[in-house]
Amino acid sequence: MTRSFKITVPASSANIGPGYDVLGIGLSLFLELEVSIDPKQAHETNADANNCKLSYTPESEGYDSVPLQSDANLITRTALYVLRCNNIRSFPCGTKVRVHNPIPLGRGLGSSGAAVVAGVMLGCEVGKLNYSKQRMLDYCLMIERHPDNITAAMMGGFCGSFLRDLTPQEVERREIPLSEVLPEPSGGEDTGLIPPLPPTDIGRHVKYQWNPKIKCIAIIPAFELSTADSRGVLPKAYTTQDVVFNLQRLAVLTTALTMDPPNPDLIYPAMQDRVHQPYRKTLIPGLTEILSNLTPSTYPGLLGICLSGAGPTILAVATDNFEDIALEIINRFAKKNVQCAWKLLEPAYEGATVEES
Ligand SMILES: Nc1ncnc2c1ncn2[C@@H]1O[C@H](COP(=O)(O)OP(=O)(O)OP(=O)(O)O)[C@@H](O)[C@H]1O
Ligand SMILES: N[C@@H](CCO)C(=O)O
Repeated sequence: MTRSFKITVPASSANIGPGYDVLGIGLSLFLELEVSIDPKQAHETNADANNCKLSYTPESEGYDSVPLQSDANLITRTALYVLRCNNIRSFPCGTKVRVHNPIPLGRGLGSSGAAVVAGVMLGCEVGKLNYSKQRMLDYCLMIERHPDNITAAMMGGFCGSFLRDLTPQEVERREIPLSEVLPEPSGGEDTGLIPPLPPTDIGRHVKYQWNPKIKCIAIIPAFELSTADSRGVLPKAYTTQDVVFNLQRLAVLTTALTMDPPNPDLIYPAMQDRVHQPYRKTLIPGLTEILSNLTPSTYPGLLGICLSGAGPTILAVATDNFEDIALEIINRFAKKNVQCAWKLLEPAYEGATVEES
């Protein structure tokens, strides 16, 4: 049986200010996997322990750094996890995966979320599991535990999501670390373990409307900040005042971004945050002044500005003057000796897709 198909998954920006671990926007920057399965090509793929020949286009972000062993690379390791849950030990003979990744790694544009979604879809396709997107989300959330990037990448558009409370038995099933079900990349013994299927409906979401006049400007510093490190600087507890500050703005922001004409006097203050951005300023030079000094009155067209995900990328939502806004932020980072690139992006409304090729 030969088959070829293409998996496409959007980047994402999470939090959008007050929506820490809640809000995410799928963005028009796409991770692509060209997959072919041909047993006659087995001679090309059997060098890998799991029958998978993985390669990246040279222009891919991470081309020089991501591992190509199928049990080490985040995309294929995720696919193997999905297969192992269904008692399928490896990829079909002759599986080749060619990745094109334009999403910068460790910048707050959901590169890991896109990789996990792509991996789950890859496992579902090669394992012929016929899962719905909602069921695939359960597998994603076993690996990336905050739902905002994953949901926006899988479902597309502007999403709000939460994790349901799990029973103690479900928590136990969920806490099995990936390292216990897959051999360590160093070639450790295959545990032979069949991991339990994930609990169902771990994540729930809604897709909001979005005013299409609103575009997303991503200003991308030239340094990586891992999500784990960026989450590590957050406090374990918050005052009632700070929690209410975010709750109030979150409730207003999700509707304000759908209104036409967009109201900067509503969106700008509604994009402020007291849960994560104040604590992450130590990791991102210039963050505080960038978030406070660029306002709709000083930059007509600007609606709101925030840290994209765990950073360091800055997300500005605007209806006009995109380049002026981007260059001002780039200049402020340059004064801190931080070089940046920038991209003008739109919401990716469809989310992750699979197409036969
Ligand atoms: N296309 C990819 N192929 C393989 N591994 C990837 C890919 N994209 C991301 N990763 C892995 O995910 C890591 C980055 O994940 P991390 O969560 O730290 O940042 P991010 O997802 O880019 O940002 P954020 O989660 O804040 O949006 C990379 O260092 C790499 O290990
Ligand atoms: N909500 C997550 C998003 C990571 O992209 C965080 O801010 O850590």
